[in-house]
Amino acid sequence: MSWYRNVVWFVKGLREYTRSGYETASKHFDPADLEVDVAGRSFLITGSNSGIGKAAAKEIARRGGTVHLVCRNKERAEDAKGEIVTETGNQNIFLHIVDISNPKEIWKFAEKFKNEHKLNVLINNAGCMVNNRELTEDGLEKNFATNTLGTYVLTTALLPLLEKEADARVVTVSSGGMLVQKLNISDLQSGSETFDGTMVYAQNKRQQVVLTEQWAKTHRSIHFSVMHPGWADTPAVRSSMPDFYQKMKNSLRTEAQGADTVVWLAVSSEAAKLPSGLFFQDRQPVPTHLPLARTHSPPGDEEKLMEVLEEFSQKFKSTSPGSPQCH
Ligand SMILES: NC(=O)c1ccc[n+]([C@@H]2O[C@H](COP(=O)([O-])OP(=O)(O)OC[C@H]3O[C@@H](n4cnc5c(N)ncnc54)[C@H](O)[C@@H]3O)[C@@H](O)[C@H]2O)c1
Repeated sequence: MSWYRNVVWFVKGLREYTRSGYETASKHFDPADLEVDVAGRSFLITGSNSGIGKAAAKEIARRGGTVHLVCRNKERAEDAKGEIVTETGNQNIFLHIVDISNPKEIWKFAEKFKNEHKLNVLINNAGCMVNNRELTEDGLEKNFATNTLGTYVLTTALLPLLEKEADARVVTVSSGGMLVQKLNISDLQSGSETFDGTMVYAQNKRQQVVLTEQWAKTHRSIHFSVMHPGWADTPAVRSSMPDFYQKMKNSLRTEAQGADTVVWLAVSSEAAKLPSGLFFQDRQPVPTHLPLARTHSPPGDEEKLMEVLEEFSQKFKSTSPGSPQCH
C-alpha cells in the first residue's frame, strides 16, 4: 500500500506541486483577492527568517500588516527583519526568539505575548525534516516536537488572544506529503520502528491536518485552515532532501509561489468565506486523502490525538525546575 501511495502521490506532485503546476493553477486566481489593506491587523509567523515564512511575511508587510516574526536564530532573524523592513517600508515588524521544538519556551513566550500584543492571524509555518532520530533537551523526538507538538502548544496558548478579535484566523503550513500517511497515534515519538525521517515528517504533517479539523470543530469563532505550498526551492528542501532537490531543482516553485496560498488564507476575504478546517492547495480546498489509499483513521483516533497532545502540552506548562521528561 505504501508503494501505491508513494507512486500516486509523486505523479500527482509532478503535475500539480511543481512551478508549472503553480502556473496552471494561478490562471484561475483572482488578483483582486490580494488587493487588500491589512493595516491595523496583527500577524504572527513562525519560522519566518527564510523560505515560505519570510516570503509570506513580506507580502503581509507590503499590505500594511503588523508582523511578528517568531524565529529561533537571532542573527538570521535580525537579517530577515532588516530585509523585510527595507523592501516593504513597513516599520511594524517585530522579532521574537523562540524555539518551536521547546514547549516550555513556547508557553513562556505566549504568556508574555498575550499581555503585550493583540493577534488576528497566527501562521504556523516553522517546520523541519530531521533525517535521524534526534531528541530535544526535553527528550522529545525533534520532528514531532517541532511540527506537531510545537504547532499544538503555540496555537493552544494563543487561542484566547485570537478569540478576542474579529475575523481571527489560524493558517498551518502542512505538506502534500501527508497524503501518503494514515494518522498513527501509537508511536508519536517514532521510537519503535526503523526511523525514516521523510515518513515521520509526513506523519507530522498529517497530524497538522487533523489538528486543524479538530480545532475548527471546537473553536467556531476562529477560521482555521491548513495548506500545502507545493514543492518550493527553500533552504529546507535543499538541506533535508538533497536527492530530491538535485532531481527537481529546475521544476521547483519560487518561495513566493510557495507562500501564495499562505498569504491568500491569511488576508483575503474570499478565504474566510469558505468553511473552517479545510486543506488547501493553490487557493482551493482539496481532499485530504488520495483515492483508494486507505489513509482514513478509525473513529476516535483524531480525538485521541488531541487528548495526548493536551497531556504533553500540560506537562510543559509549568516552568518549575522539576518538569517531567517525555520519552
Ligand atoms: N519547500 C517546500 O517544498 C515545502 C513543501 C511542503 C511543505 N513545506 C513546509 O513549509 C514550511 C516552511 O518551510 P520552507 O520550505 O520555507 O523551509 P525553510 O527552511 O526556509 O523554513 C523553515 C523555517 O522553520 C524554522 N524552524 C525550524 N525548526 C524551528 C524551531 N525549532 N524553532 C523555530 N523555527 C524553526 C527554520 O529556521 C526556518 O526559518 C515548513 O513547515 C515545511 O514543512 C515546504
